[in-house]
Amino acid sequence: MAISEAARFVRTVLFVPPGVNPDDVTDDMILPGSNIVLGPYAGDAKIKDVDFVKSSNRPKDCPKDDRPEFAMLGRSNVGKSSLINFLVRKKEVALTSKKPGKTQLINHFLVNKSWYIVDLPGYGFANAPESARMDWSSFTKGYFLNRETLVSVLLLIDASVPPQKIDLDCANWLGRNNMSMTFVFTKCDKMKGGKGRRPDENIRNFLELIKENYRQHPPWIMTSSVTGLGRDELLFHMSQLRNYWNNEETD
Ligand SMILES: Nc1nc2c(ncn2[C@@H]2O[C@H](COP(=O)(O)OP(=O)(O)OP(=O)(O)O)[C@@H](O)[C@H]2O)c(=O)[nH]1
Ligand SMILES: [Mg+2]
Repeated sequence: MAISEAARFVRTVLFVPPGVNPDDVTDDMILPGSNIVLGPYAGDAKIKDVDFVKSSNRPKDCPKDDRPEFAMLGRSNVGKSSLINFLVRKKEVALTSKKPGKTQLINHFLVNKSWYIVDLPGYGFANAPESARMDWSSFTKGYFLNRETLVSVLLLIDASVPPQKIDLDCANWLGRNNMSMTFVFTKCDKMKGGKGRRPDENIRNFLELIKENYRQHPPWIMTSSVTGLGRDELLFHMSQLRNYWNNEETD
């Protein structure tokens, strides 16, 4: 039987989470501003409290317990630290700056005493101070490849600029290493960036460029830490990945 246009759309464009049969997906299950289908594992998405735990300068110094975690990865200045503050609704939980290279260590934040958000140093910013142009390859890659409690990497992509080679390289590296990842497009409020295109066009172009490397599109979502766009949706998405992960761990 020929696969219908709609079924092909569900299978190739949407992110269908564990617990959902692609044939059962309906429009109202798709989170706005994303390709993410909400499934039965979603829940407990509210953030009640957040505590800074520690900064580590080597992957092996990171907290050693079995709590699931999400890592924020992306170019310097893409808005990783801002996204953390936006998710937890506190201004200065993670320190942000107009100058790239602000975050230089692996910072663990404990949410609701049960899971971690991890702020990482940014990669590839030519104008960063010398000290910030660290060797991403050994430092951050070591963390990714050895962190068993990592549920998903949130790869942040600045939607106010056209696709950048370094982000595509990073997405492909994560893909090749079978890392679970979510593309989080940031700065979607910058509708009229001086140079270039609008966020939705930049996002479409980015997704088109990575498409051939994935059989199923990784989940992606639009956010703005200025307007609050995508906050609840991203938290729901993280909850379904986390709850599924917890479930697998205890089986
Ligand atoms: N317009 C707009 N600006 C943003 C948004 N998110 C972050 N910014 C700004 O971008 C700059 C960098 O933000 P950070 O959160 O410090 O970026 P980072 O990725 O943590 O940077 P490093 O720690 O240097 O790797 C700051 O000036 C933020 O105010 C957004 O959604 N919209
Ligand atoms: Mg930062």
